[in-house]
Amino acid sequence: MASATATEAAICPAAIPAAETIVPACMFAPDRGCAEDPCGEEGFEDGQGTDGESADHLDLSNKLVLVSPTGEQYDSLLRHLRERIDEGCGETIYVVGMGSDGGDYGLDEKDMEASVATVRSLCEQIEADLILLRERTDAGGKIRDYLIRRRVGEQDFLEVRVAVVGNVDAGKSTLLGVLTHGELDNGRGFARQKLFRHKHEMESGRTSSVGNDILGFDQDGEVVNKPDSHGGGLDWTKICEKSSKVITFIDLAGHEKYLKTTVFGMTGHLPDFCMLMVGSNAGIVGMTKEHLGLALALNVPVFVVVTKIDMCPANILQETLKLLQRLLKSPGCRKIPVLVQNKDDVIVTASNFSSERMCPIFQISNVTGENMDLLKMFLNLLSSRTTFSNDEPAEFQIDDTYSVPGVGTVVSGTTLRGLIRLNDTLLLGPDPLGTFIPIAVKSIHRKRMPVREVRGGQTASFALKKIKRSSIRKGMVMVSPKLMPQATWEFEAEILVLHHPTTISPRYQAMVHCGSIRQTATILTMNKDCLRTGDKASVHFRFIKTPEYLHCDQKLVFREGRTKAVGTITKLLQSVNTQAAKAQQSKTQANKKTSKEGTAATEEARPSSPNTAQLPLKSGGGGRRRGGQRHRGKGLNTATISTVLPAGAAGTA
Ligand SMILES: Nc1nc2c(ncn2[C@@H]2O[C@H](COP(=O)(O)OP(=O)(O)OP(=O)(O)O)[C@@H](O)[C@H]2O)c(=O)[nH]1
Repeated sequence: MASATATEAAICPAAIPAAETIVPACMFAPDRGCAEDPCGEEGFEDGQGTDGESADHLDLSNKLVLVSPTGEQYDSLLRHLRERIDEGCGETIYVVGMGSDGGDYGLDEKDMEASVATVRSLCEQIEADLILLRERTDAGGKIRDYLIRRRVGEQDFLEVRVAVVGNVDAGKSTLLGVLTHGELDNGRGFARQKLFRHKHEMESGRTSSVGNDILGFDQDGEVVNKPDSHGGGLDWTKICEKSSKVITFIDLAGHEKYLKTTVFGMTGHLPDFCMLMVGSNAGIVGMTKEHLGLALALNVPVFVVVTKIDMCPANILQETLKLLQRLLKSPGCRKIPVLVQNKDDVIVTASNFSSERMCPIFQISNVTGENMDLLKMFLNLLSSRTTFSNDEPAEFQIDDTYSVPGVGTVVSGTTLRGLIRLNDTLLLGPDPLGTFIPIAVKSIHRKRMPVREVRGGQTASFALKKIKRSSIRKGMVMVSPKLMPQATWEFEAEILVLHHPTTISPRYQAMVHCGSIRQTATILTMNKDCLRTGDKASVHFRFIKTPEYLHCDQKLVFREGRTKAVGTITKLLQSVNTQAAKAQQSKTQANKKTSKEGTAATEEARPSSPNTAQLPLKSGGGGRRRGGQRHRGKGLNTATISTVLPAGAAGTA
């Protein structure tokens, strides 16, 4: 069945009123030409490379500038291209033949050849590949769009993480099977068989765990995945070695009962983008809105893939697209849906995706393969959203732990910033007492491939020396000692209640998801008496089990059953350092000897938390045996004395 045309889908921006005006993808096409006005105001402001020359002298806004640039123009073009590559985490889309000086677009054959030679030479300077994406003709001649991607070493590749969400049966696992194994589905679950990880998933056809699958693209933008012909498995090392870009799909469960896993996948695996899958015949049902809301709350750009267009009657497909468009444009989403129907639309949507409110919509069939090429091209053009700087101290969040025979304890997770090298010593923690211990990195794997280092934005697993798996839990971090990390029991967050059947008031407990942290927290106080669906408030939380390593401005999801709230951490109420906590513990124990009212002593030590007297005090610090002695100050822990840290002070002394 043919996909719907733009006219049928009538997709328009939220700002344009009901008249369902069509917004073609080209609305987002760059209106600036080659190198996006490479030496525009920005270029001159810093004064570099201009040597005091006037801006006119180095005007690079004409479409002919690449034909035969002067030495200075060339240097300026190079500098600007380098900046764009850095901003794009190793790649950028470059248009040749379009100026920004108001002249007509397009170059004749000779000028195009000369311009491309210049771009090729610029690429050589920065060790990047030039890949032609499309050629079109305008009044003045040809215009070409190129993908410029920095070359990476044999063991390196650009990495983009895509979370895959959508209701049960939307075709998530099937699409991943088709993309990563290169074989179409039969409509009865053939393609998804390769991805299921648990026996019960095989039997029920439902995904329950967070799964990872990879799709590699080589320098020419071709898919490199070649499933092993015997077992059907993928050789990750081979894929990574041949790829210049690897997309990691975080396949999240569609069923409501696995929502906890889905939320963990969205917060803990740091996706760059979210692929929301919708079955064209079923429409916007079940968890679709829930998953979309989650992505929006976490500020993850969303694109939609409508599946099963091979088996869906035209009127139903239209209905689904209409509802989807209405949902995306609704005040809660404020997205601009754009139907992707050809390669031009792919280039335009991919180049504007992270910065715009745009939401590309693909219509595909896993059975016939219709429009699969457009989706693959789009995936190849997506750039990571995590910029990396060598100078930042390293930070790695742990989302899983393993015990590998012959290797020992292995942790997997995402490098949030900085650079981690083999044999580096990092601080691992916090433990239940809020302490961090030095730990050496024995070996590093990226996508099952041994490497010597990992950078911000990359996922990895580390084998660790001299530590038991049981002393590491999800949500812990490994950070550079320079950060002098501190653990936090209590924090403040601005939250928005997305749904609650009645009212939320102090002492309410629910699960906080924040990065890879997943722990129950109690509301101690808030700046409103109670909260209902749709309410916003500033809320003071306290973890119930162990302190965690947090940052201000981190996004969080707060949920319990059907109750859901999202928010941002605004203030850390930092526990005092471990030494002080220990001293406080000894003092309390001494007090207890002279007073039978042990509980009074405990409450006395909690001046900053008026409501905590009624709270269960199940901290890791309390109730532990230390030095062979039963710890008598049960309930007293490192968080009992709180000091407020200003926003941004996380992780510093
Ligand atoms: N005809 C047709 N069938 C499809 C298509 N995509 C998926 N299917 C079928 O739809 C069924 C459900 O697909 P799944 O991939 O298991 O759905 P899911 O979204 O991963 O479901 P959960 O893992 O439970 O969340 C399977 O039987 C697939 O064969 C498609 O494009 N066309």
